[in-house]
Amino acid sequence: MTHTVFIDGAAGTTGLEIAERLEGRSEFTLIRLDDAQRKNAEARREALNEADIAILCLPDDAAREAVELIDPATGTRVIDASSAHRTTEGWCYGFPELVGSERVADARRVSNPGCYPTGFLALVAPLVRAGLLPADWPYTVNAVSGYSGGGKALIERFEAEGAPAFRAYGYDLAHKHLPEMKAHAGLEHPVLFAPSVAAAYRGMIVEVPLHLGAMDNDPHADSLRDALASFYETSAVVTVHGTAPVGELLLDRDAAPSDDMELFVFGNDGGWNARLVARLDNLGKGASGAAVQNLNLMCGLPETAGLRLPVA
Ligand SMILES: NC(=O)C1=CN([C@@H]2O[C@H](COP(=O)(O)OP(=O)(O)OC[C@H]3O[C@@H](n4cnc5c(N)ncnc54)[C@H](OP(=O)(O)O)[C@@H]3O)[C@@H](O)[C@H]2O)C=CC1
Ligand SMILES: CC(=O)N[C@@H](CCC(=O)OP(=O)(O)O)C(=O)O
Repeated sequence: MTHTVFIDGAAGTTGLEIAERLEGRSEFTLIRLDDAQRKNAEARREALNEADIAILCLPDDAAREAVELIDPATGTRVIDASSAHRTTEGWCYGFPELVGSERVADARRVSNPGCYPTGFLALVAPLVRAGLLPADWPYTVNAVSGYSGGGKALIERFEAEGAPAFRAYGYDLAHKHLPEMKAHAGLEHPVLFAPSVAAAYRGMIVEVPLHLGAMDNDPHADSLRDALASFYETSAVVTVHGTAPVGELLLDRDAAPSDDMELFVFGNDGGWNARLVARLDNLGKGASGAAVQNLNLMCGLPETAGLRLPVA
């Protein structure tokens, strides 16, 4: 049986990478719109309703419009890569490691997590759930992303003559990822989020610095690392690094696409200060890889089929 898939926004950064990951997969048939039709609402309506699964790789407003174009009677299921539905009731948050693969498999409406929230939630959500980190802590998130994280517009800016070497932003303290970080980590307060962009195409480092000694339960960095290692023990996508010394973490300018995510817990000698760090590809587990993982689950296929994972 083949599954008919329509990528709405297929000419964009995320859409193109999903199509690459689906190339050669005989389980899927792609509906394609030519360049003249790809923004035509009628052509999109037809494709959206013909598909078994529609993957939305669009700006938020266009993603909301796409959902409205779907006639519920056609049964088209949706994976939305935008931030339009990440905390919307009735949508499954497409982070199988956190919500459970079976929930994604059964869902009709799946919202892919944001790239920064993927790193943050992978680190913090299991620890809050386990009671090792408090839900009412004022969490800070420092992050740096490759410039493809901002789609075609930011790629053009960072590849133009006179492009910046680095960009810090989010100074309105109202980044669109705040609601999903709070909601899906089960926090009482929004996080303080400091995002930035480096002159590398892809990849990101998301860090949560923690004064563990100031927490009532005084957790030790080693116990956080152990808890994460046990939480992701069976995951083929998420790796938790051990205590081997790490002097630096790098993003390469021209890194190859990758759908895995690495987690680190660094602690000082006494273990009362920690830096929780996630390194991932914003276009991999942060977007296109996550969409393909969810697509596999929704189609009853092996979860990691077609993903770009390191050889075990
Ligand atoms: N880039 C990343 O790392 C990540 C992106 N996302 C999310 O994925 C979504 C897509 O992002 P990204 O691929 O980076 O963005 P891009 O800007 O690279 O691509 C968006 C695509 O959507 C097309 N488009 C815009 N409006 C419409 C419309 N009304 N109908 C049909 N097509 C339309 C654009 O057309 P045109 O080519 O003409 O501009 C473009 O091809 C966004 O919501 C983004 O926030 C999520 C996680 C990570
Ligand atoms: C570098 C950069 O600009 N990144 C984007 C987020 C990319 C992403 O995750 O997309 P979603 O918002 O759909 O989750 C930003 O900060 O707005």
